[in-house]
Amino acid sequence: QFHMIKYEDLKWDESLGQGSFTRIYRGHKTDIRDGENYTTEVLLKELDAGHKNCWESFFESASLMSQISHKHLLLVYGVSVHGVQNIMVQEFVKYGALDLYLKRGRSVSVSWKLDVAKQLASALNFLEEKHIVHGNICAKNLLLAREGDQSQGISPFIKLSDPGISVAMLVVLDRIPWVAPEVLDAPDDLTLECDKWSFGATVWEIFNNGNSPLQGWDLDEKRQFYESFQKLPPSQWAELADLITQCMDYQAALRPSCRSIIRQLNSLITSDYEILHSTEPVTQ
Ligand SMILES: Nc1cnc(-c2cc(N)nc3[nH]ccc23)cn1
Repeated sequence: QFHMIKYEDLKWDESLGQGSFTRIYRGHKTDIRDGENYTTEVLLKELDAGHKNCWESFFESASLMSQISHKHLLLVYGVSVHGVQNIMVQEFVKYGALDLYLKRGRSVSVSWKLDVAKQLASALNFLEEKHIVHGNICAKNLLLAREGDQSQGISPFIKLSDPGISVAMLVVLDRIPWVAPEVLDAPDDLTLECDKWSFGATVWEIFNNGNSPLQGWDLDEKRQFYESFQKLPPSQWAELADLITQCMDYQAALRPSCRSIIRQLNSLITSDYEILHSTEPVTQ
């Protein structure tokens, strides 16, 4: 259900690190269209040969992203199989993962962060309308295609990346607090509400300069966080903290719809928080 790309049409450039069970590289793919040779910069995601058992979830996530197209969803060109190697070929998104971008200390404005949150909410709204669960919403899976330039009135532009290896494959505990609490009991039936919870945790990250919530907590402490219905430290911006709390409601059915999330983000954007409070909303 997705395009097969010939291995010989791919060229590997530098390694860009590795994810769980995968290694990623910058590269190029060549296509021939009306007799012309075109090369496109791509991201090559190799699945470790040793993890054959999770290749179906690897391809599942690839096919999920290639079934639908939306401006804020990462474009997957296809897959290439070469012997024991499985390679996913994705569009190359210039500035990479948002969590690393924010951690690198780029000081971005409140309106920049709200703009990014709204773009993510519109991608989620699109997926909700298609009844497609992403399952791995977090700042690491948000790719920055355009940095934006406040002085020129150019906004940032993000793309939501593929979910990667399914949640059930990864240690679900390790994904606390992005993974919804109900997933711990039933890792196989992810729902749209799970993505709402993750959206809340991701907005928390964006407003905390890419720092992971519960950073450094061990698995027991993380499990305890859910078992005692704890919440992430609230932002001092009450309306923002309120939206995050609504999304991270322990009762899945009470989480807001995407339309409500977008409406609340719009009112945050119009509220002149930044003018009223010259500093960034600092959260403990
Ligand atoms: N679909 C994707 C995914 N990641 C990138 C990317 C870009 C960059 N500048 N540095 C990186 N470092 C690691 C990954 C990456 C690009 N495109």
